[in-house]
Amino acid sequence: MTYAKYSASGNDFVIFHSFVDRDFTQDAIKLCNRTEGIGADGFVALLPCDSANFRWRFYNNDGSNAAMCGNATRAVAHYAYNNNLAPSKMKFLTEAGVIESEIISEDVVKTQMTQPTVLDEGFEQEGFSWYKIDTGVPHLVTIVDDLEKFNHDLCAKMRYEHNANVNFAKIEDGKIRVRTYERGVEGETLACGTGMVACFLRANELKLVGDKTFVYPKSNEELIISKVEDKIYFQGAVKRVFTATLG
Ligand SMILES: N[C@H](CCC[C@H](N)C(=O)O)C(=O)O
Repeated sequence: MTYAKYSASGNDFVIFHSFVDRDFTQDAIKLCNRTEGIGADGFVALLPCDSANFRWRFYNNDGSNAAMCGNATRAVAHYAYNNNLAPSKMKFLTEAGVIESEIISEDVVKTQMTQPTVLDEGFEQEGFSWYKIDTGVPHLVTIVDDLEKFNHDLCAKMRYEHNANVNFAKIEDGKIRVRTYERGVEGETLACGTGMVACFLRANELKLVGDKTFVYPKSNEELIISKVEDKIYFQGAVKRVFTATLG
């Protein structure tokens, strides 16, 4: 079987396509393992679909399932286009609904994200003010003046107590810097797309950023998030790092 290793702003994935649908949990755990596998934050299987260009099964590094993954939508779109599985403007089915992605240039992909749902307008805990929103998967957001306040153990506690990814955001000159602790990776990732969108929506609601701005995750790669009427777009570069054919 041939697998592609992708990096989407540092959030990395093992991607392949199959005509046979099945449970890929064990494949995900084995291939995402960073010492004995290819190593990645997530695993995506592309499968045939009658109502869209394809559908996907997404798994976190630990084999857990997630409805959506913003960075994986960009990597998967690049994979599908370059493997002649979809045109440059494509639609694919995820557990969070139909996702539309577009190849903007050779390595830049733009995704229309799902409609968000605010889950909690605000609460105080552990000395921080939190906002909870579903941007395809659930996220906690706190806006801070220093990203060094991001703490693994605090994030783990909040992750398990609220069953959500945990984001610390700092606003600098109308741009956003984000650090994210991800469910299913159980640690900080170099980027989290739905997390960056969650932070953008909170900052935009508080009028700390405009309707279009640059967002920088832990990897410091530059992404663009914009809101046009009620649609939210997430744009940035992806890289196919290598392909591996495993027996
Ligand atoms: N770990 C997340 C799913 C992947 C989200 C992230 N990698 C993104 O780019 O949106 C969860 O289980 O809720």
